[in-house]
Amino acid sequence: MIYALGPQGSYTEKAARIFAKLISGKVRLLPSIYDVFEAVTRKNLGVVPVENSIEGSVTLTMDLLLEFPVKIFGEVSIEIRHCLIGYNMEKIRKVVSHPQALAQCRKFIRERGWEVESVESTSTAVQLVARLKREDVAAIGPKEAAELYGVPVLMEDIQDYENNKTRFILIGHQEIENPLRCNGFPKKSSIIVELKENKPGSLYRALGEFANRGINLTRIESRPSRKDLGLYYFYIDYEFYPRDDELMEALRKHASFIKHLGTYCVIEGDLRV
Ligand SMILES: O=C(O)C(=O)C[C@]1(C(=O)O)C=C[C@@H](O)C=C1
Repeated sequence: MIYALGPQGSYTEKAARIFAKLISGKVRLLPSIYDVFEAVTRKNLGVVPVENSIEGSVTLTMDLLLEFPVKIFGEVSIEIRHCLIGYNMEKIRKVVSHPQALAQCRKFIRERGWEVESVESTSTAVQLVARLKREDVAAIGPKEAAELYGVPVLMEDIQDYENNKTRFILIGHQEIENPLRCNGFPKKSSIIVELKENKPGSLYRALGEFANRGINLTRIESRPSRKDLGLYYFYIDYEFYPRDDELMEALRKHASFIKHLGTYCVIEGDLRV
């Protein structure tokens, strides 16, 4: 079973259906990213958003990747085209959506002086607007959700930048085998590192291990360690390197903690399902 952030009509559902097609799996939708991680610890698969091209990291996903015993099994990116979904353009006073979606339309909302309210997903927002049936409350979300819940689309493509994409990952319990075959798709790896020392050049020297081997980093992010201000976990994604064990051995000289999240394929191409 593949659990994903729902309810029906979410962008995450679209991503989950791409993975489901590749591994002949069934999709079940849950109300929050947290619920998906919990379902994955019961030896299931899950699909969650991880990064957006406008707004950056989905921080809850980043933090739960550290906390839960999970691995990344695959990745897919989807074009995000937000719609304004509601009943009356002139009467709107408040918009509801997932915080990532609200942030991706920040300028659009600000120019109109609307209030914002966060909910667990874009499709939850559309469901809420359908239930409330109030002219002063609209949702930001996918067209599919508007059609599904029978709420009119008032405007399309309202994101602040035209090119809006979100990366989603297929995750699984650490103890299960990755069901996804790469079949020519490019591969990459993800790790979380905590440095041994907080000294000039500590991060530089750790990153030197990648540079010396000619490994291309595709992303580096930091998240607070929650031990003290100024202490971080570094999340590093890099293109496939065949001698990964040797690389980890070298990194251990610089790191007090390393969590290897997996080597997995990046699904590309025609993403329609
Ligand atoms: O899947 C959804 O519909 C969500 O609400 C989540 C989410 C996200 O967290 O990034 C997914 C894609 C968009 O970037 C906006 C929101």
